[in-house]
Parts: sequence; C-alpha cells; structure tokens
Amino acid sequence: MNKEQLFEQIQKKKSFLCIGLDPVLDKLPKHLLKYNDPILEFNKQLIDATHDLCVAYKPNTAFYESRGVRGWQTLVNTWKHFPKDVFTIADAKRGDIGNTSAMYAEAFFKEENSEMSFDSITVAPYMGKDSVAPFLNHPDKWVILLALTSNTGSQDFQVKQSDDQKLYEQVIQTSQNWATSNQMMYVVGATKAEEFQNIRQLAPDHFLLVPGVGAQGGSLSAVCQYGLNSQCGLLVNSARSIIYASDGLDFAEKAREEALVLQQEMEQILIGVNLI
Ligand SMILES: O=C(O)c1cc(=O)[nH]c(=O)n1[C@@H]1O[C@H](COP(=O)(O)O)[C@@H](O)[C@H]1O
Repeated sequence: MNKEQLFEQIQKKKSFLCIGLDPVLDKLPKHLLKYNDPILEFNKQLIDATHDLCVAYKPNTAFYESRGVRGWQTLVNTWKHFPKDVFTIADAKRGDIGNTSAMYAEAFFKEENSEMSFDSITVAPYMGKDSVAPFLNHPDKWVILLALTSNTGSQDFQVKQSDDQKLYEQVIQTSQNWATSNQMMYVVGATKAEEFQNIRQLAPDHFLLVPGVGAQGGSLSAVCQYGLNSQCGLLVNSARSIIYASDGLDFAEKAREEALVLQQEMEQILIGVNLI
C-alpha cells in the first residue's frame, strides 16, 4: 500500500488507528483454548470485529516467535486473514549487516519464500545505512525506523546530544538521505508528546507510527496537537487496551467498543483539521 492509498483509507474509515496484535496464550479467553490454534482464532475474531475501524494491524513478532514453529505458523495464518484494505506492519525491529538484513527483508516481504508479505517492517537504525538499505530494495514496501521510542530507556541513548543534536534527531535527519516519505516512516512514542513539534519540523511529510496510547498512558489528543500533517501523517497504535478489553465470550465485541472509542475521537480530530 502506498502513501496515497494509506491516506485514502484514513479518509474512508475516518480513522488512523493501528491495532497491535500482541497475543499471550495465558491472557486469552478460556473458551478459545478448545481450538487447534487458539491465538489464531483470537486474532481472526479480533480482525473480523475491528477492521472497519482501523487502517493498520501491527503484530509484534516476539509474541509469535516466542512460541517457536507453532507461533510462526500463527503469524503466517494471521497475515493471510488480513483484509486487503489494511496496512500491515511486521513489528520485528530488525537490522543487521547488509546480507543479513536482505534475508530479514525476504522473510517479511517475499511471499514466495515465507508465505507472508507485510507492507512494512520496523527497523532499528543503530547499524546505519547499509543495514537499512536491503529493506528499501523492495520498492513497494516500507521501513519504519525507530526514532524516539515510548519506553523509559529511550533516555539512555536517543536523547543524548552530539554535534548539537540529539541522537534521535540525527536518525531522522540522516535517514532522509536514504529514502523519501513514500517509503520511510518513523516510530515516535505517544509518551513523548512534547517532542512532536520538533519532530514535525525535522520530518514534515513522513508518517509517524505512534505506539503507547492505552496501556502505556500516552494521550491521543496530545500527539495530534503537533503530529498531524496534510495527509494525516499518523498511525496511532494500541494493543493491550483493545485486545484484552474482555477475557470472556464477548472479547471481540469489547475490543470493538474500545477501538470505536479511539476511532470516534480520531474522526473528530480529522474533522477539526479539515482532513475529512
Ligand atoms: O515499534 C513499536 O511498535 C514500539 C515502539 C515503541 O517505542 N514502543 C512500543 O510500545 N512499541 C510496540 O508497540 C506495542 C505497544 O503495545 P501496548 O502498550 O500494549 O499498546 C508493542 O508491540 C511494543 O513493542
């Protein structure tokens, strides 16, 4: 999905919600345990109940890889269940020397090899240009580069100054020589709302993937105050607050209710800035 198509979906669904699919077996509704693959059933019912309210899904691969071969198969089958009109994010946080990154890119982008072809992957920028380039060699796919993350450890390196700039600012500026806003997005945590004005000056046209609304306490309205651009420019992710809204028979219905609250808030915000 390209940038124009993503913006069209945002306008059509009046939403820039991304739902994180980070399932843990112990937290699943008990009635799903009778299924051959309870996590797949959980994901499928969540997707069926919410896909008209969100524009993206982001499975974090750790929640699948932790279950070995079974988990990987669940990820493949979850990918197969995504409707065609959603933007898909493999939250894998990869990045390595070039020939290794090329293999990671094949794993998540090349359906002939891996039975999955996500629209995008999260990538760590620490190893630099040649570690990111192999993902960008897939011209219709996106790199979502970690810039300023939502966790407390973001203070350890990302905000440290060198050459009069914070490290995350250098990541955003330098990486704009590697790809345009048609192929690159940045991760900025919702818990860092005070930095959005600065980030929008550095990257006015890029989409930002913003996790941290919900369980991590980030505020949607604070993110939107400076984060929006002329094509919306935001994908706001929430996982636990939606997918674990209930652990009963009604889990999908309750997840929909949580997603609806965010979608309705997003609709009002989009109306307020004349984007719909
Ligand atoms: O890249 C990410 O998605 C990510 C970056 C970041 O800075 N903070 C962050 O929480 N995430 C991911 O976003 C999701 C947040 O989930 P919830 O806190 O349950 O909404 C998890 O999959 C995290 O791994």
